[in-house]
Amino acid sequence: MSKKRALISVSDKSGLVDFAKFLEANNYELISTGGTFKHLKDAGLNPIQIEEVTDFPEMLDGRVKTLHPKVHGGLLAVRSNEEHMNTVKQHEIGLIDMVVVNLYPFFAHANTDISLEDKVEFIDIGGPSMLRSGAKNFQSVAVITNVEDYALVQKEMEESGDTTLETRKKLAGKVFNLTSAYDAAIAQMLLDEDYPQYLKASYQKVSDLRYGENPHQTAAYYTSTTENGAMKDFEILGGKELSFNNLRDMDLCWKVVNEFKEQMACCAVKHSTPCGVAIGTTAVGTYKKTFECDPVSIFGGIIGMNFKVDLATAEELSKTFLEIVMAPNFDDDAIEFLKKKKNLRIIKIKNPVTDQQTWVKIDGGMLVQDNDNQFSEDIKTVTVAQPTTEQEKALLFAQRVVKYVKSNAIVVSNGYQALGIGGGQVNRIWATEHAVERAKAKFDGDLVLASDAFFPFRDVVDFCAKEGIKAIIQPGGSMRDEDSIEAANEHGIPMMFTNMRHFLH
Ligand SMILES: NC(=O)c1ncn([C@@H]2O[C@H](COP(=O)(O)O)[C@@H](O)[C@H]2O)c1NC=O
Repeated sequence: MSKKRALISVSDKSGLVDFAKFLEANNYELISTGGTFKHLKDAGLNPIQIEEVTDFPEMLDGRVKTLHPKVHGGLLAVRSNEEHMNTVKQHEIGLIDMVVVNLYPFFAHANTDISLEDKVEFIDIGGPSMLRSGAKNFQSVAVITNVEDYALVQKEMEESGDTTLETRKKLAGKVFNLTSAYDAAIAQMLLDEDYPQYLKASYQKVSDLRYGENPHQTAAYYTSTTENGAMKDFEILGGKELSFNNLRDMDLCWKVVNEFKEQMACCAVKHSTPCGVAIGTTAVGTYKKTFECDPVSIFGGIIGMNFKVDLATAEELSKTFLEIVMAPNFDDDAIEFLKKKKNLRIIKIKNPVTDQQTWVKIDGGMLVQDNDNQFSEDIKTVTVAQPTTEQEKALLFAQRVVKYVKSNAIVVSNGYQALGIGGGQVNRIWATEHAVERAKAKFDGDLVLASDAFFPFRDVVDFCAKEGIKAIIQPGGSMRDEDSIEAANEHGIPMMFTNMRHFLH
């Protein structure tokens, strides 16, 4: 029986020797490139060098090793096509039945500090070319690009003597799945366009999730192959696995505290909505202020902090049932204490970066936009009454918080503590009523109010006056701005305009 041929050229050499031994024992001749050849030879195998096949040396610092008709002809020739078979015979091209290739580790180097020149050297050309040639010809060629698939192929060959067409097709699909992500990552590096002709999407699966938003929905978690980000690079210090909803809530929670980079900030999230936000001067004090906003809703929620969690804060956190506590750091005794709560996920954020874009999947399409990572620098008082310095600080805090509440969104605060958060309402007055009612239920001092978008009518201002709200901030821009300003002047309430809307849908 004439031997089959497998071309092996891998960067990640783990698990290879056993698989290569299996192939050799099963009537395969192994062809391999420089480093792979040496690796196999050292392990006692008998590969032949690629040069023997191409009759050309590996050249140009390894840029050209396998890019040769003797390789690609052997991979691409259609076995059932007489003309193809005559052609390969005429040119003394031997058929290749299997390709085992994994690529130069471009993903791992794309977002490092090395020079562009060095990154370019991690772009694999010969590997993807062989993979694509073999994959196109999956009718006859098996293409293995993932170390984890060695076992699958071996098992199938043991059971039925060869790989099945179905498996070869699946493996070919995996090739194009990989090369498209690989190329997208390269495009990310080279093409400095925010909205290029094709989306530069390169994401790798981290894990399947138990389910999606609901138990009847399937789900998986992917992270960028190249970019860093808070929701990619975190460490689970304790607790059970994360769910789809957990990850989404964590993302929002981290974005909120990251809004206040210069201060100690804490945020409580429930169902993708903040239900408490505060900035403060001590860890435990900041958490307590956050908790006070809504001690009911935070039950089973998430707490995120942009500061180190100490034991006193951990003790306070443990007084309520939480799903997740996340922070950039924890004191050792705080971790030990929190770990006593078996199911509590303790998340250490390692990379506080947030993305530059938001992608929203719609049926048959994707909407891509710049993140709402700005804050107005054009804020002015539009009423006769001027806010006090303290009121102005409170208004700006509330305005930063309201960015993260679903529209229509209203945040009522007392200084640097949100006390009433009204969001996700289909009109502004309901959001206002809700936020004011929540805040007044627990606090009878001076309150200020922020809105994510303009007031279409004067009703919000009139309501604020009735409820004793002391100052208002909103973007302005309504056709009826004058009505709201007139109302604020009538009631003597200072009102500021930011000229920047913060819808969040
Ligand atoms: N230039 C080529 O013709 C070429 N052929 C295979 N490679 C890659 O070289 C690597 C293996 O190299 P080595 O066997 O020398 O360790 C693999 O990741 C493979 O994808 C190539 N390298 C880059 O393009």
